[in-house]
Amino acid sequence: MVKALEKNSKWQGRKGPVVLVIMDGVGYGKYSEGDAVADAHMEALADFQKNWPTTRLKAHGTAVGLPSDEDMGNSEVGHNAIGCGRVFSQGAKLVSSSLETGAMFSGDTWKKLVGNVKKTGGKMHFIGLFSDGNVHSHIDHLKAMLVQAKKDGVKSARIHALLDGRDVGETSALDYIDPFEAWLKELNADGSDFRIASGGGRMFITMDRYNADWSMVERGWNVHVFGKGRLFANAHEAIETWRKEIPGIIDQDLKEFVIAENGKPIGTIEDGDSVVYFNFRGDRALELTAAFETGADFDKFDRVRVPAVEYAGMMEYDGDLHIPAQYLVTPPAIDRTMGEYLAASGVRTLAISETQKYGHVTYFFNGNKLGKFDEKLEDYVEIKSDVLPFEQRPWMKCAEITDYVLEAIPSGKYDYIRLNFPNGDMVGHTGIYEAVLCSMEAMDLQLARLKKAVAAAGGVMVMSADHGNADDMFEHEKKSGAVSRKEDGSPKAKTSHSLNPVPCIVYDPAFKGEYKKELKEGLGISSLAATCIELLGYKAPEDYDVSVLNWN
Ligand SMILES: O=C(O)[C@H](O)COP(=O)(O)O
Ligand SMILES: [Mn+2]
Ligand SMILES: [Mn+2]
Repeated sequence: MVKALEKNSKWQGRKGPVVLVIMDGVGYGKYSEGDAVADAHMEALADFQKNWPTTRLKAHGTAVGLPSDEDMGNSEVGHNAIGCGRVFSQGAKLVSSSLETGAMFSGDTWKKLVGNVKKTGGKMHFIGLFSDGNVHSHIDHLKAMLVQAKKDGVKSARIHALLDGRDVGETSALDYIDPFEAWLKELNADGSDFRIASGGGRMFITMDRYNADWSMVERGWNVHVFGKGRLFANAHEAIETWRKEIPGIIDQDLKEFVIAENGKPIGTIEDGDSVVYFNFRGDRALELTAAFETGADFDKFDRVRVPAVEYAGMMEYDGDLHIPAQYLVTPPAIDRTMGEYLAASGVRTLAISETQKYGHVTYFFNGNKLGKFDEKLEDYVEIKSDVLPFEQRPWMKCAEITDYVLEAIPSGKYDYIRLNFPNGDMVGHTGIYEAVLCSMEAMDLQLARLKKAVAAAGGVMVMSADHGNADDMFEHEKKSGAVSRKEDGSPKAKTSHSLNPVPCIVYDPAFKGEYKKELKEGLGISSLAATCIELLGYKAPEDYDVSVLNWN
């Protein structure tokens, strides 16, 4: 347990609460075309930026603990950095180095998984996101594990490939599948039997999060475990067939496929098999993990039969509840988060978002810890998300989130409120430009509503983001920077996050010159923790990254 924060003797904070608004996926675009943040009519945001202290914060690459500055930011590393005020080496980096040093393979878990199938004669299964997005997984990690499994004497392995199109190009699945099949062929040249067995789009099967739609996990369970789904000879054929039958479908939504020979699925999961979920990020891995690990009291769907397998995750997805029971790489030891300090200091907190981002402002924000630090001081509120394609409801629940906060601000119940508006990110991932514009404008209306309430209560509002997305909605040619176009001349949509910096605006209507109007430049989003702590009238822990405020 951390100690209470030291009070700032010179400044006790404002009368009203500090409200931290995380505009998920809202950055400063680099290109004039495809920047839906700039293109949307956002009067409130523009007004804040014009009239209140504003700076840009880094939200990608090494600034958030990713291996390189080629890595786009994401919600996990972004909210971790905002919530813990420092930068930790993140999953992507830790897994890669564990593979480079060989630490993963000398660990007990790997040995147990391999030893199990060698003893039973069963298969080793690898389920996970099949791309090099480096947000939830990396295909190179999978390949390294397959090479090692073969070296260690595993005869038969099955890959269950969740097609991406969300962290990578929206129709790039074959760019991963085809070379991988060729690579597998070589790996199998001397008689081993490693094959893709099943899969489907990541937003159709398996990778649900935050209990938003368990039917996705049920579909994935049936496909991976029982081989129940449409049968194909290989993954390439499956992808091409679905694309032909459902014109315009993008990879994340592709339907399921089961690879079969003589009408029989080649990779069902049976007693005595070993299973690795090779995603290192937890939010979308927790539900399938629960399906494998929970006993008879599992009530999310009828599992029909639970195979007795050795199951491991790439990482420990929840360090407090120890989920999964076995894992291959130890996650970053994120400690002394802002939430823990604030609870120790008696700060009354509200954290709120809708389902799709609820875990972001709680679990990710608290360093991948489920649950609260202090039941009495903290309220966590989830507004239920719609279960439908977000381009159909691009406003999402930003108004409902705001409604709740508008009651919370004047209630006097909270010193600190953090909220996440998912619009820029969740609608950004659809790749549908008109919908993203609408999502941004809907969010802007809410910023205006919050502004009034914060001013009336004498509070402060800090607006920022965890990474970009809506600011970069078209693919661009690497060299020329020109918009990439489809055959019909229309822009190629970009569904993934951007590498762009994000805004940081301090709206402080009771400002009397206590700090300079010019905020610090060149910082990362990890500086938001110290910023909020200082605005609450405390001194930030010494090793936290500095706040954006230049105190007088
Ligand atoms: O899981 C997702 O939806 C994407 O891979 C990343 O988006 P997020 O990091 O914003 O959640
Ligand atoms: Mn995000
Ligand atoms: Mn996202």
